[in-house]
Amino acid sequence: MDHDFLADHASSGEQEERQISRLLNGLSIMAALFLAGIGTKAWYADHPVHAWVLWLFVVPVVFNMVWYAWKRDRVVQKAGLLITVGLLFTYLLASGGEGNTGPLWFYVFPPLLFYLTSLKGGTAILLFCYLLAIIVFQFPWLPFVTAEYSTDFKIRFFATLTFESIFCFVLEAGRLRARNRLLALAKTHERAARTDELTGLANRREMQNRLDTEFSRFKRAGHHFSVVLIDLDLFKRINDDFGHDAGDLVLRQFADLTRTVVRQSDLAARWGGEEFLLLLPDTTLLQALALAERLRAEVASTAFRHQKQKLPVTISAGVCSISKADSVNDLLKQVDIQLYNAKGRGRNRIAPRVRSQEVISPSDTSA
Ligand SMILES: Nc1nc2c(ncn2[C@@H]2O[C@H](COP(=O)(O)OP(=O)(O)OP(=O)(O)O)[C@@H](O)[C@H]2O)c(=O)[nH]1
Repeated sequence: MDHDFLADHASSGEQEERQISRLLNGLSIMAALFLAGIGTKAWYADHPVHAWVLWLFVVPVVFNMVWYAWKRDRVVQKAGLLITVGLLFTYLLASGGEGNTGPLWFYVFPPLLFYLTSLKGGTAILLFCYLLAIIVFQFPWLPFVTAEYSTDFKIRFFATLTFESIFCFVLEAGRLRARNRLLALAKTHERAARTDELTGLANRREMQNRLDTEFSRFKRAGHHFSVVLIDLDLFKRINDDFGHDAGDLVLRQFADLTRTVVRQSDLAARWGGEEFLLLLPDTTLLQALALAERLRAEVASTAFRHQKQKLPVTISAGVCSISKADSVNDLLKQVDIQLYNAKGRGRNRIAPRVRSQEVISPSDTSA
């Protein structure tokens, strides 16, 4: 069951990653157009160096998009865009862009960073950017630093950027918290929808799904499977004589015992009130009969107790292999007939009857 949840979880994570990639592609196209446009404007404003630098930045942006379209590597796509944008913003900060408006582009960075990386990673990269900004502001004589900013501008730049960064951090942390809570809630609901509340085994719906899946596998690839339908004998008497709580306790204890007998790949479900169904993939009729017999013997020799009173618990079971049926419905009908036979023969037994596993007729053993 958890495997299915993990698969769903993985697929929703995959969906989110695909969405991020689409967003990055959109942003890359916008960035390339902006760079080309603003570069052209700078060219006509007689800032040829600035224009050429902006046009040059179009190259890594487009290259990153083409690389992603070819390789589909999302990590490289994210890293490529972040590095390009980081370098571009550092250049804009150092050169001042047009009319010293370059640092304004820095405000794009915090939301993008937190969205594309983790909270920790985003904070680390942001701190590094702060360091770069401080270096550019404090050491205007460094090579490539051509812009000079007033002290008022620097103070306001850092103050507003810090506010923005904190808001982005808090919003992203809230988004992640809500997302994780939603996933946990989905997990709980999913489990509840597939599980029997009293015993913790799979419920009828889950079993029906698995039966259909196994039947398709059988039709497609010839993988045989068997089922065991189990009924607790004279269960009404336990309820009547010892109370409903005692009955519930027996159902739970029987479920626990079943879990110890079946394999990981098998599925045990509560089929109805005091009826249980086992689905045994890749199991012949003979093997299924052996398992049912082992479970019957285990139940018969286990002391079921309620408030120190010993409860008389035995089971009857019918067994059937898919090789004897045309459909899931037919299989369920046949296994029900076998259970009826086991009951009819005096309970605390398995049907079809076998004297010993070796003596099963050839038709019975062909799974
Ligand atoms: N305690 C408890 N009892 C349940 C639950 N679900 C079904 N039952 C009881 O299971 C009993 C089933 O009784 P019957 O169908 O007459 O069968 P039986 O007494 O087991 O007799 P045989 O099947 O012929 O051996 C009923 O008394 C139901 O009330 C449950 O969740 N808890």
